[in-house]
Amino acid sequence: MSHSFRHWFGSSTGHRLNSSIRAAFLFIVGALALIISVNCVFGREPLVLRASSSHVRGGDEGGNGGMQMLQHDGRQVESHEPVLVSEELRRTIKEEVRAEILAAMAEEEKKRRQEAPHARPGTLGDGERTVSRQEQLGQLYPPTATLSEGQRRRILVTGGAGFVGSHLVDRLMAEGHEVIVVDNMFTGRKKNVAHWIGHPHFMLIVHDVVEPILLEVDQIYHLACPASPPHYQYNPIKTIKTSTMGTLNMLGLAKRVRARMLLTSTSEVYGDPQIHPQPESYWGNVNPIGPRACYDEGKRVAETMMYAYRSQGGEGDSSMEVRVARIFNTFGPRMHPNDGRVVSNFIIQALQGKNITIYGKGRQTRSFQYVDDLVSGLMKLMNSDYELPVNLGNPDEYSVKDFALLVRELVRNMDSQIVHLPATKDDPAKRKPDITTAKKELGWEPTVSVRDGLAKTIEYFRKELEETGEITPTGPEAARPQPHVEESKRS
Ligand SMILES: O=C(O)[C@H]1O[C@H](OP(=O)(O)OP(=O)(O)OC[C@H]2O[C@@H](n3ccc(=O)[nH]c3=O)[C@H](O)[C@@H]2O)[C@H](O)[C@@H](O)[C@@H]1O
Repeated sequence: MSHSFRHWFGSSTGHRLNSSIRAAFLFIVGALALIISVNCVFGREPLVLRASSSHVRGGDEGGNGGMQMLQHDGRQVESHEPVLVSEELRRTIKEEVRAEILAAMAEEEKKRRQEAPHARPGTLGDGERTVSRQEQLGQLYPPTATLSEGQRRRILVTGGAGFVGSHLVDRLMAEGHEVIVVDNMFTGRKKNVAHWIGHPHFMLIVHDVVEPILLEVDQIYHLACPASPPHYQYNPIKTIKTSTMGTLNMLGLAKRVRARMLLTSTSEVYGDPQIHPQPESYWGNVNPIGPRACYDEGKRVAETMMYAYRSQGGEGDSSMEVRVARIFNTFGPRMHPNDGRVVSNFIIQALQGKNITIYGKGRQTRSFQYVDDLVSGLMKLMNSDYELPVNLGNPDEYSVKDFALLVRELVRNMDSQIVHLPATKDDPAKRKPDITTAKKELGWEPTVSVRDGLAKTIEYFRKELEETGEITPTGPEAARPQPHVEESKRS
């Protein structure tokens, strides 16, 4: 005991006075201790982890309003209240992640030391500099931006190994987000996303959206569905299931994790339109029992489900955030060589000097947009506040006959003859988007001309042909997309 302490509490002089002072002092110390501990436990601003964090998610698939959360130890817990996670727990989680990263780095350095025991850290035995993990990633993968934890999102792209999906994945990855691709590989191709495989921000899951899947994500771009007429008519029941059950499954997931969900709908919801160009307010003219109905009606009901979930899915600020893009004819590199749509067919035919096959008289019109423009539109729509359907297309309209002549001119192969085959049933006579809404609400409009886009697409197909030899374009009859000649040789 120190002298001063004894002076106040241990001396015998003035004992009664000292004991009163001691009692008062102890009371004050006790009260102070109580106030401090209460403040420590309750006084601090608690941290509420919401959907933007990958640790805690709200909502559920069945719609009972409960919450499913992933605990720190990885177990799922049920609660009806938001979880308050203390600063301490958050720090512990971060520390553990950091410790794991440091352990992995130490392990890597240990291996390097074993291989070159006298090397200085960051060098090889012969003095040559080793490359950091970041530099290695830069060499192995296309460049990606670095986002802060708060800015980086975990984004699911269904159909992400397909033509449009893979371009979207490239842009999201380049922006620095984490991307999960879910694809059943019916029309998707691994080679479309092969350049990301192994990247720490990228994951490919081979899965059919007709079956539910549980993931933790912040945004969902729901593209999964065969889009070319011969492909979606190949197995119409499966196309209907993909549009309906697939979309329901994704909506259930979006609701459970409170993710914003974007559906890629189609200009085919307008059917064979009686209004030209088509604004979003037009209700369409679809034959509900025709050969295109599996896709057209499938997408129409998918849109219906999006808005039913939005209005019924939650209450107050927990209502679902949905976005719907109505995509008009899109083309570009990575179209499947057996896609069967007009752009790929005409280019492949012209490149090989084969007949260019027009279905019907060729007076029907389409308006073509380059895939990069579409991807910009999709991302703008996802990140906008606009909730109603938006047309995304290039109003540059061509008759199919004029389009065939343009492709032949750009390919510069006059050996190709233009031939006419019977028209396909319910083929829309004209199609052109009214993009007033996209311009006004998203500040979006196409920037790539059809000619420039075609030049890039022709180069892509030229290379595909060099790699694979002959390609026989898919005809109007429904046919399963064939694997690449090269791919089938390899497997
Ligand atoms: O992009 C759209 O808005 C939608 O329309 C397309 O359907 P469609 O316009 O019929 O697409 P294509 O198969 O490329 O046909 C376009 C036109 O070219 C004709 N065509 C197609 C292929 C061919 O070899 N020859 C030919 O004349 C078709 O009969 C049709 O009139 C696709 O079904 C969808 O992917 C998409 O949602």
